[in-house]
Amino acid sequence: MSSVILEAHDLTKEYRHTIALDHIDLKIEKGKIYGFIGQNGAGKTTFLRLVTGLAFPTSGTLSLWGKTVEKELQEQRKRIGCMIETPALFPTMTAYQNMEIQRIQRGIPDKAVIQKTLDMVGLKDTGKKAVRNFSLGMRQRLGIAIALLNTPEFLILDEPINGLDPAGIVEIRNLLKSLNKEYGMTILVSSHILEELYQTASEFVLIDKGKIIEEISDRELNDRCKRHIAIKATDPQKALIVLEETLHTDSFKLMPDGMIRLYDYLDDMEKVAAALSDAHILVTGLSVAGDTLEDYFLSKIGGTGNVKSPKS
Ligand SMILES: Nc1ncnc2c1ncn2[C@@H]1O[C@H](COP(=O)(O)OP(=O)(O)OP(=O)(O)O)[C@@H](O)[C@H]1O
Repeated sequence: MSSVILEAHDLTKEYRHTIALDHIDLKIEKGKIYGFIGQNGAGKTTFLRLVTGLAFPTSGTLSLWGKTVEKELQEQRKRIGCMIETPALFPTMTAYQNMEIQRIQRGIPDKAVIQKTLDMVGLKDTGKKAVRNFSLGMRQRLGIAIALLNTPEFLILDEPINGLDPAGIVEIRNLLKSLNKEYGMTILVSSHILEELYQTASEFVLIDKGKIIEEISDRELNDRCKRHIAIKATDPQKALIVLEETLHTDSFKLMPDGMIRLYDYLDDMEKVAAALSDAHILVTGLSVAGDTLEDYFLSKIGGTGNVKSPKS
């Protein structure tokens, strides 16, 4: 069976004066956490609204678990849980009471699902505490619990980290990771800050002005952003031997374009230069490279400011 649960092809959404989504192609695979990253107005919410059936595309196709016809899509959407707008919570009620209202509204017969879901998001011990006394992080977790009421296979969250303090950010990150790991849930989560989802998502989709500008795995992203010495040498293979045998390091990588990334000796580039030169290797480039996540993101979306172009 295919592991693709969502596929968008040429998906476009136009409003009267705006092209909110401009011919989007995207595949979401089962069991992964996707970070959907774009600045305000990039088109993230529009995409999530199309997926969840809150809006309809102008053109293009969307398929969920292989179904593309609107009527069948509607049926598949029952397998999705989502938090797109800030959830309407009753502040004087407890977490349980808020969940109970949602359960009844959505016609979910099994009452036990409330306790189970509150447990999943770490809110089972909030007892009689009214929601108005919850931290923002707790409220967001309650919103996620509501999205989980139908025990979805695919969870969609729009900016759940927005406005949270560092502790709240950690809470949500850990929650997403555990939902993914323990329940095998596929998650699509949007943010306007790449760093917020760093170490949480395994795939990043960067969107700008309605277009997907890059899909990158966490590994590739780490690689691009990890600080290293970029070495350009006429004989890279020989240079690698020098790194191993003279500088006693194995913390390097030979890139497909022949560049070497050395993750060691960042504070002692001269020693690297000297070792290579002693071995009669002609070095034509030696520099420290690696972007911060934010620099990387801005370089991709063509932002200005303190932006370095990714080296190598
Ligand atoms: N209902 C609407 N009518 C007209 N234009 C809209 C509508 N919804 C969104 N837009 C426009 O579409 C573009 C994409 O908006 P969208 O809300 O999808 O962006 P976003 O990436 O989610 O940003 P934000 O984080 O600010 O919500 C924006 O230019 C927005 O003004």
